[in-house]
Amino acid sequence: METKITVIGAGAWGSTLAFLAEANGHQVRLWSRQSSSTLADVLADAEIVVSAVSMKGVRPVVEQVKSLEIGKQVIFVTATKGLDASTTCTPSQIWQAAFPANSVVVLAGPNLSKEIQAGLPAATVVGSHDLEAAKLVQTVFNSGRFRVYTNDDPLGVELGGTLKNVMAIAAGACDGLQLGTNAKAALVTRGLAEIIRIGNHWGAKTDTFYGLSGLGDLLATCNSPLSRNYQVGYGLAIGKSLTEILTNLEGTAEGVNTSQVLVHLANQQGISVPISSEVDRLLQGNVTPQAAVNSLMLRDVKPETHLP
Ligand SMILES: NC(=O)C1=CN([C@@H]2O[C@H](COP(=O)(O)OP(=O)(O)OC[C@H]3O[C@@H](n4cnc5c(N)ncnc54)[C@H](OP(=O)(O)O)[C@@H]3O)[C@@H](O)[C@H]2O)C=CC1
Ligand SMILES: O=C(CO)COP(=O)(O)O
Repeated sequence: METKITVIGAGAWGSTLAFLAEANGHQVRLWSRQSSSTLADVLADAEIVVSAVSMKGVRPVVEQVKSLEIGKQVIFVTATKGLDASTTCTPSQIWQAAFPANSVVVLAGPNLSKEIQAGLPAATVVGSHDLEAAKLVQTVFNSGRFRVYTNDDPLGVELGGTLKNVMAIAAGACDGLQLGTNAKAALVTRGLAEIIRIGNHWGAKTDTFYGLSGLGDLLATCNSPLSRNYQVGYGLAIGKSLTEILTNLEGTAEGVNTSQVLVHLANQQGISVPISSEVDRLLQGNVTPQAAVNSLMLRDVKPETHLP
């Protein structure tokens, strides 16, 4: 059955999601600030609204959509991986607060858009408290090249995709410093423990972080030079300045903002986030990449658990 879908955000990810839905025979309208059509025009009759704007665009877009007539049956799908700098809310929390009567579905997974655009197979997760809505979104995007799973822990799905960006910066730095495979494996494994610790504290399920949107996306972005977050860490480790890296970066590296918001919140709430803290210090220019490694290696010894 053909579904009417509007994708907001025509960057790398929004264009890819629009392409996937269109390839499945759906009627897709793609909108960005540069579009000649108005948001009101492209949202008229939409059954599913996909938001794939970067984090800084979420609030402005939500405010714009809120000013329009949107029926309660419309399903919102959010594909943004970030935390709001002013409120620390996740994108789905912002959408749900603005549209309390609508179903909100989170889409996240190991989905480097360039690989998907090149026709390579990938899998993702759609998480929602409304499983019927998640199943509809699953059928809209699922295909022989893009396998879609449902999940009933949207917060876990969203936090997996968001927090791994911080770890991808650390992994890029690890490779830029040529620290080797053992160091990278230790970083990714303890990075996952840190993500689970934060996620549990904020109400997400442990299991979700072992799935595609957690471990899956962590593996993809910590190992791929296609990841913009990885590129940030790599660039810093080889001596480039953050300004220089971001100026030349293709698209958005959400981990830069996420690190700051996350560390601020974790400190307030007493959650131990050693890797994220070093990433944040590195991004602020308060530590060198090598000193950050030393500081992680020289912490007090402890049992192996994701608990503090
Ligand atoms: N690329 C990828 O592989 C993947 C990305 N993601 C996530 O998707 C999100 C978008 O990433 P990506 O597409 O790569 O990023 P891009 O930088 O390519 O695109 C960002 C998009 O956000 C829009 N935007 C930014 N600010 C505003 C604003 N104030 N109002 C309206 N629109 C705005 C931009 O609009 P405009 O064009 O008008 O500037 C653009 O369409 C990120 O959160 C990212 O983490 C998730 C999975 C995969
Ligand atoms: O989230 C992504 C892949 O799943 C994209 O990662 P980057 O934003 O680091 O490029």
